[in-house]
Amino acid sequence: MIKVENVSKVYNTKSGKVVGVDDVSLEVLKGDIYGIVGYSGAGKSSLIRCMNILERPTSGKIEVDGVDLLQLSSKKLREARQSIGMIFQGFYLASAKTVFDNVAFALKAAGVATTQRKERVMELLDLVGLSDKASHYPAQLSGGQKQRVSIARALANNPKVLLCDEATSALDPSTTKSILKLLKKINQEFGITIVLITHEMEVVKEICDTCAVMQDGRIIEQGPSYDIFANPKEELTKQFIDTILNFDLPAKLLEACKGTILQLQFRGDLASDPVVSDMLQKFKVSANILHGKVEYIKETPLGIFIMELLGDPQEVAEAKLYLEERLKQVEVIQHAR
Ligand SMILES: Nc1ncnc2c1ncn2[C@@H]1O[C@H](COP(=O)(O)OP(=O)(O)OP(=O)(O)O)[C@@H](O)[C@H]1O
Repeated sequence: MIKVENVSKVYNTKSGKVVGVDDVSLEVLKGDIYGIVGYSGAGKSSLIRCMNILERPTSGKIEVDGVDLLQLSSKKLREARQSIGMIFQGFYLASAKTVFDNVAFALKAAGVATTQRKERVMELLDLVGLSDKASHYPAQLSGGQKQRVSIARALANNPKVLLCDEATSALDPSTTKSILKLLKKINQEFGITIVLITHEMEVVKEICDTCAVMQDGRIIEQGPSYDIFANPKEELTKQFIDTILNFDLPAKLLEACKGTILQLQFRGDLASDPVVSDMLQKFKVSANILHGKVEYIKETPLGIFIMELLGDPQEVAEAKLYLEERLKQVEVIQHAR
């Protein structure tokens, strides 16, 4: 649906050239929710703004739904943009207009007749759960409600793609969840492809099918979100994953443990497999669970457990081998002492 090919964005500033995006290529498939994560200054905003030519790339190619956006005249680009909705961290609602008029404005700009506008606005407000706020002004709404209005406005002209520029960064965790739920619903019900940028791995965990990690203007790692969580390759990706799957054990606890400490990863269906109890029945070892949790990456479980194995060294070694065969991902955190 979206193809970004060798895109760079260089800003000319008083103090010289600043590279925002550095030779990025990626493909967002139709119907995907694609998350781009990175710290501040990584180039996420520059990249997402290049996707609808809000920012004109210095070089490279942007294709949306088969159309090469950089080859279009201004008029054709304006038309093409109607199929690319966008929402922002700061909402950008017109403060002097009611909720109804904020949404209606997008339809008016697209030449939709007044009679059809009313019906469509009410349909959109119903979709985002704000039918009762049509005559309110933005100042009378909470942050989450304002973002719902901007989502309704972005969807007004039935876009195929929705770009979300840090759409939940200004919201508290529970409002963030409700907005993510709404985005998921929009993706599932209307098949709208969503690209979002964020600095929160929690957002990726909740809704993204695919994820890319950005640093210094480049994509350093990308793939299905589940694989990125289960098997991050780059140091920065690991740091982001740690914000969700952090397993630092207290030093005192590690000192007190005499056995072999293992970290076990249970993926997908294995999360409910009785691997540990099978192991305990097969080998003369005992196990202390020191830490553990199951996270759901979108809907797929990813379990991580830290366990101390105690017993005869030979039995412990065999038990570890058995776990490795069943689980594939077993890491020794501390050897027996
Ligand atoms: N309009 C601009 N003029 C000059 N430099 C810019 C401009 N916009 C972005 N930059 C620079 O490009 C780089 C990437 O910025 P960008 O805003 O894209 O990153 P980001 O990952 O979105 O960060 P943040 O989350 O803080 O917005 C930074 O060094 C930034 O200073």
